Amino acid sequence: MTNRSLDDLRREIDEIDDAIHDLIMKRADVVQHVGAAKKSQTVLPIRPSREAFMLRRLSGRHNGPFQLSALARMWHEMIAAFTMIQASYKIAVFSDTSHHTLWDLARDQFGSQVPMTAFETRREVLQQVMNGQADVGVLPPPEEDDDHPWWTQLAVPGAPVIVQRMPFAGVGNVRGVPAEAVAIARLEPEPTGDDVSFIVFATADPVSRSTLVSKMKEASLPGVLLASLEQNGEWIHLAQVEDFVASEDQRVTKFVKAGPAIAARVIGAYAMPIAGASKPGGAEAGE
Ligand SMILES: O=C(O)C(=O)C[C@]1(C(=O)O)C=C[C@@H](O)C=C1
Repeated sequence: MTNRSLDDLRREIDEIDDAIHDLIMKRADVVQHVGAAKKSQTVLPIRPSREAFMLRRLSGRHNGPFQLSALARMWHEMIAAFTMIQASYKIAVFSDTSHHTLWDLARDQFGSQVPMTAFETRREVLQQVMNGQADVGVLPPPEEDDDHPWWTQLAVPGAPVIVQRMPFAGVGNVRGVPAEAVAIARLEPEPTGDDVSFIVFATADPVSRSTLVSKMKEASLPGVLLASLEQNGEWIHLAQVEDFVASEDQRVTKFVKAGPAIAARVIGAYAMPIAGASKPGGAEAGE
């Protein structure tokens, strides 16, 4: 136990706050240069892979009693505010009566200051991003035997792709049942060393799950088949691959060449969240 007075301790806290505040203002200055350095690239300044690297790195060096998930939330709020220095952008969130959690997840990820609108259908969120009215859409992740296969809409050239999974570092006091979400945007995902990717592909006829999974494996695309459905006389399948798969990945070409897939499109990838970040003391990644 310390024998320093409360006044003395509070003085030290004020000094620490000044140092943190100075660094935030200094960081804002650096981010303005980052924005300028990126000008030739896409307009949307969000870089989910860079954020994943940053949070994994901080998680790795974190120790002491301060909760890692609280630290991560502070960083998300900060990064969002720094992102807004570079360009303005809008978020569309799917949030019907049983999906309030997604609003909270989106706010935790993209910060409290970015313009964010809730939509009661997945279709509206998709349309917002497709039409450029929103830059990022937040939707429930594709699921096994999905009743709402919104992901089929991403299988066309020029469509947005899945770029992020949330929560990335611990859940929090979200409303409703803890849930997860994905973000879609017109961004090119980048590998982070621990990623999951999604591929939509078509076959002319129904094909068993096990056949398709082994065909994927033969093309070095290890993963699972999440859903298959009939659409316009073809079968459309959604595969989740436990690896980073780029949009022009040769393995996908090889997979289609081998059949029975007749066409395939990578519809995005995200960095795997940090496991156990909500536990006191930090994440498994940092232990
Ligand atoms: O590194 C970048 O590209 C940045 O724009 C900087 C920054 C940050 O504040 O650290 C902001 C937004 C990106 O999503 C990632 C990181």
